Amino acid sequence: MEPSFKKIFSSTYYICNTSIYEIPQLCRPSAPLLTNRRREMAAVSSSAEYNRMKEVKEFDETKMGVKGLTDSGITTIPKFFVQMPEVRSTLKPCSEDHAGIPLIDLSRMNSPDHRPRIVDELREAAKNWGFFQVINHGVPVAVLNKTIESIKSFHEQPQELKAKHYVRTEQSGVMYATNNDLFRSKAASWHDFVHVWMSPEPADVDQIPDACRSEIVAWDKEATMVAETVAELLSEGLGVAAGKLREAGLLFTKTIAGVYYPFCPQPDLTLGLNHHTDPGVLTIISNGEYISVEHRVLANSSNEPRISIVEFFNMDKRVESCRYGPLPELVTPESPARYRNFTVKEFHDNFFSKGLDSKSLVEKLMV
Ligand SMILES: O=C(O)CCC(=O)C(=O)O
Ligand SMILES: [Fe+2]
Repeated sequence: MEPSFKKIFSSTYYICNTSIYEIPQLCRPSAPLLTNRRREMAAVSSSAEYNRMKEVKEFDETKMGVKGLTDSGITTIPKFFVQMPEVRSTLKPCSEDHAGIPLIDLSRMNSPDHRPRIVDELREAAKNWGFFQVINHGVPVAVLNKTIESIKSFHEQPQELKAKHYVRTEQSGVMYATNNDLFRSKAASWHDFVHVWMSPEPADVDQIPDACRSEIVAWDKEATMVAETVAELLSEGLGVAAGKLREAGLLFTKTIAGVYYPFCPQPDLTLGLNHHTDPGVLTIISNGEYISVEHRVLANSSNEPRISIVEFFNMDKRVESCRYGPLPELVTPESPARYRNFTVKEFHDNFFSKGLDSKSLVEKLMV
């Protein structure tokens, strides 16, 4: 099976195993997800919240990640993983048709006869889905397989070796933990992760865990090349110069996430990853032309762990006063700015207060 990339709007590239058959685990929601209003209405009472937080804190993720829970042989999941019924999914990992996700074949992108069609397909996918899968991207299968294996090895080593990388607040270096939003979400989801920051201040090579060091470095090189290609095609799709989105800083910050979804004994009660839209500025920079898909991962019902390697490409988040907004080329009297300019600080404050949901953030920035 051909290795595959998926892309979610904000120049975020995903690799889910080497098989496209795994991709449907990350499905378009069939039922409407919670709106903010409904979320507020469904907010748990403060005493229930207190009990939940107590339970979360008692779960010492340095001693035992979600994988440790699975390994302990539990047959019922701790309460703080149980999602509200509206959030749970009735979807099952689906079959080969991978839910009709647009497939973009890059093999002939350097041919002047084919490039315009590829640009059109990409634009339509980014416009209508905010999500697509890229094939024939040129990343060697061996690099893909080795990276996946190395992330698996990282998560499958003794807990004390992983715990050396445990942090909760880090925005650089390496971070191993269970659920990025563990203390913010209404319910936890069934995964552990390791993050490695690659740019602008890359983690010291020695800081990267032994189990995946050389693979992460090789992976970053390959994924960056694909990201640059896709950013060029997306720029062309907007009718601006090929280098425009890159110049606008879209690929500036790079973080690799190696996510581990162990078997979950009650997959219908929780999720592998809570629903969210990825943080990025492509929707705003494209003046609303490219959208962001809301997505979530089903809890893994198979005995085989699911490994997912994600590389996030984002704007420069260090300079809090730095301003972003629609590309000036796209703003005309006929097509006025749909979003106002905003600072990185504003982006962060809102993104995190919205529970990792860039969709409501983007709505907030509308003119
Ligand atoms: O594991 C996956 O396939 C998706 C992960 C994801 O959506 C994320 O890390 O933002
Ligand atoms: Fe995501």
